[in-house]
Amino acid sequence: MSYSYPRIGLLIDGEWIHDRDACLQVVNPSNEEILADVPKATAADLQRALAAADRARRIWRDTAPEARARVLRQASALLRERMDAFCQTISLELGKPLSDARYEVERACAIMEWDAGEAVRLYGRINPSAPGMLQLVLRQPIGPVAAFTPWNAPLSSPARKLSGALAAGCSVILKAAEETPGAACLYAQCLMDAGLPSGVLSLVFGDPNEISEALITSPVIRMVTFTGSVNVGKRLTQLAAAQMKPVLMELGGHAPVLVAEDADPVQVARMSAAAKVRMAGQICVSPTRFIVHERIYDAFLVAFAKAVGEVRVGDGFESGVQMGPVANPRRLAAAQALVEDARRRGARVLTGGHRLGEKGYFYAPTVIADVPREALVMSEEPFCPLALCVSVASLREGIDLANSVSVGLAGYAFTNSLSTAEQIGREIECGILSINHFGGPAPDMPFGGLKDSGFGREGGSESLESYTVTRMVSQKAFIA
Ligand SMILES: NC(=O)C1=CN([C@@H]2O[C@H](COP(=O)(O)OP(=O)(O)OC[C@H]3O[C@@H](n4cnc5c(N)ncnc54)[C@H](O)[C@@H]3O)[C@@H](O)[C@H]2O)C=CC1
Ligand SMILES: O=Cc1ccc(S(=O)(=O)O)cc1
Repeated sequence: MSYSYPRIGLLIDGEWIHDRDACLQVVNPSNEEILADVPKATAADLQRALAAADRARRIWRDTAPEARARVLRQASALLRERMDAFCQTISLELGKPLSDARYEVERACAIMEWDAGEAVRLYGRINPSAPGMLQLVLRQPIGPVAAFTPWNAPLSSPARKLSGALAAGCSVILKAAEETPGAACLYAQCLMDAGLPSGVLSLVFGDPNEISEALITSPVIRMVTFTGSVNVGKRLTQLAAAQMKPVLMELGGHAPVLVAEDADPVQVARMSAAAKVRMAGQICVSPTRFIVHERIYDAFLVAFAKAVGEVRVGDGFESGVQMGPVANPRRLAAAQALVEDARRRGARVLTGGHRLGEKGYFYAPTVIADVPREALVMSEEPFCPLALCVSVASLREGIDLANSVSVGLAGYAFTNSLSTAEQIGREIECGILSINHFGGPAPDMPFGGLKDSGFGREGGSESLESYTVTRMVSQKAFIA
């Protein structure tokens, strides 16, 4: 069966542009077939996108919040109507199993519907004052936003950033990932079809460094939002700081999974296998360091290696496939190098540890036991299906190990003890902690990290905060 992949274009001021040199070819990671050329925005294209965002800024700011919410709800309805096209596009460009792609589309819809609700709840306040004086605190759109999204969430990450910014009343220029541009193009079209005025949204692709430099240094842009690696996040933050512009940074993680001595090792191992192979480990909240109490460590390892070894890997379009390929040859090479380094330092590879097949970027889901603290993979985000297991003699040792990395995004813990759960909740340094499950934050909960994982939150009642400024207006009833 053949699936269609959308034509990739730049959307600037309401017009799709295709006739540009290619900056990249999109490759299907399951079979290495070329799907499309990605047009490269020129410097003039970026200036047009900036001019459009500047002009549309006032139009969208002055659109009633309920009307903005209607556009987001209508776009969400269109996503559901076009579900098959989205799922096929995401599976083609990223290799995700179709069921996971469907989950991503539903998540994007839920995020937009949540933000639509938040648009009409952007409350300010009236401060108490003497008669004849009105003191208002207003929350207003910050202005045009430059948004940068990664390849591992081709739809939900653009949806996250666009719906937050648009709900708050900001115009946006989105640079989505060149590696997975199809879902972003389909999504932009849904927003246009839902009635978003021309110029409020532009979508560009090209050289990431050139685009970020041009957008962030332009006086038109008032705020920068990025999801991606810590290194790039730090570079963009420095660029924005030099222009005195605020940023929202959702960066990498290295999530610990604390398994306390009172937890059932077999049950936790089975849940861990399913969570580890989600998106082939290429997600910032992926569970990575399994820190297990020594009394149940061996039982955990046996059950974990068995469950991970049984995972069905393959093309996301095949039924029953639980894990697709990694996204590109860089991730394959990174997986191999991290496994070799851990092996050299004395770790034991219990299952996986090698590439699968020669066509497509498939890597076997891998469990590594007794990983020394100094192995590279204990501090570098693997972003591939590697699970690292370590035994600890006490909860204290486990918490200290969990907190020993420079990032703090997601964390997980399993225990039947209330006091252990309470201590972990208080002491683990991460923005997102799930106890006795592997679920992440739904749209009504704040998503974001501590330390090098960035700052700012997406979702929850915090969702529109980054995209607004707080202003005060005091107004006397008469001229004194
Ligand atoms: N937190 C997350 O969601 C993501 C984290 N990563 C982390 O980054 C590591 C390396 O990933 P790679 O794709 O090899 O490298 P990378 O860091 O070069 O690229 C990651 C993403 O950032 C974008 N990017 C790169 N330079 C940029 C710039 N100057 N301005 C704006 N966007 C820019 C790219 O287009 C790409 O989509 C991964 O191992 C993982 O640890 C990567 C993608 C997503
Ligand atoms: O990998 C990090 C990541 C992926 C997706 C999202 S969301 O869908 O925008 O919530 C956030 C972070």
